[in-house]
Amino acid sequence: MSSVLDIAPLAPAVGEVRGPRAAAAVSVRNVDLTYGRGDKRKKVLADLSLDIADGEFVVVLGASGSGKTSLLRLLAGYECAETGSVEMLGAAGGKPRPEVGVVFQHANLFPWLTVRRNAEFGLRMRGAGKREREEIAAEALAQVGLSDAGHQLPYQLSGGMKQRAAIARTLAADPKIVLMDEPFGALDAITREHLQTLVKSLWLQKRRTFFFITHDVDEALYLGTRIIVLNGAPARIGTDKPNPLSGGTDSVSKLRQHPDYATEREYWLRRLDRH
Ligand SMILES: Nc1ncnc2c1ncn2[C@@H]1O[C@H](COP(=O)(O)OP(=O)(O)OP(=O)(O)O)[C@@H](O)[C@H]1O
Repeated sequence: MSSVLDIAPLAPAVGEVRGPRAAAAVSVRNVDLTYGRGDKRKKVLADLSLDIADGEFVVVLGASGSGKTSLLRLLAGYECAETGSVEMLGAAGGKPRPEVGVVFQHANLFPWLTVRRNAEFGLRMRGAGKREREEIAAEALAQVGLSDAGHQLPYQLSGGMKQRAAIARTLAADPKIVLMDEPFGALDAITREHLQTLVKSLWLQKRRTFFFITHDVDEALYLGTRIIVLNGAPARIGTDKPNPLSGGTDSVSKLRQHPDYATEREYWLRRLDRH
C-alpha cells in the first residue's frame, strides 16, 4: 500500500545540471490554445513550449487574464490544444487522469460528503478497499491538521479548513503531479502563511511535481524552485528562471529577512509589468 508519507528521492537542486535521462513530468510543445469560434475566436496561448522535470516546484506568475489558468487546464486535460502537443508523465495529455491532481482557489469539495469521505473519494474511484481508503485518508487529513474534522461537512468548515480538506483529498489520491490554481488567493494572510508552509513541507517530504499559479511574488519566491512569467496576448513564456531563494526558509515572513529578498522581489515585479 502506498503511503502519503513515503519520502521520494530528492529532486535535482536548483541550478543543478540535469542528465539526459532526467524524467520529464510535463512536456508541452508549440501549443496554441484558442477559445470560441468565428468572431468570438480568441487565441490565449501561442506557440508555447514548456518542460517540467520530475520533482520541480514550478510557480507561474502573470497579469490577470494572461492565460495561467488556461495553461493549467491544458495540463489537467480539461482543454485541448489546437496545435502542438502535451505530454504528462510520458503519455499524451488531453484528458484528466488520476496521477494529476488539481486544487483550485475555491475548494470544490463534495458538499454532501464528510471531510473524511471527500478525502477518500479518489481512492474509492480507483477501487481501493475500505480499510486502505480509511488509512490513507486518515493519514492525509493528519498531514493537513484535520484529524479531528473528518466527520464534518464542508459547510461547517472555515475557508482555510476547506482548502486543507481539498489538499488532503488531492494528496490521498497520491498524484505524481499536483496542479494548484491560486489555492490560497481567497484566504486571510495568517491562514495563507500556514498553508504555504504546509504545501512546502509536503513538497519537501514527497518531491512530487508541482505547478502552482499565484499573483503573489512572495509566495512564488517562497515556494518555487523555478518561476515562470506569462506575458503577452496571446501568452508566451516571458521569463523562466530557477529561484535562488528556494530552500532554507521555513515561512514567507522569514524569507522577507533574506538579504537578496528585496532585489529578487523587484526583479519579478518588473517582469510582471511587461505586457
Ligand atoms: N472558456 C473560455 N471561453 C472564452 N474565453 C476564455 C475562457 N476561459 C478563459 N478565457 C479567456 O482567456 C484569457 C485567459 O484567461 P485565464 O483564466 O487563463 O487567465 P489567468 O491568467 O488565469 O487570469 P486570472 O489571473 O485573472 O485568473 C482571458 O482573456 C479570458 O477571458
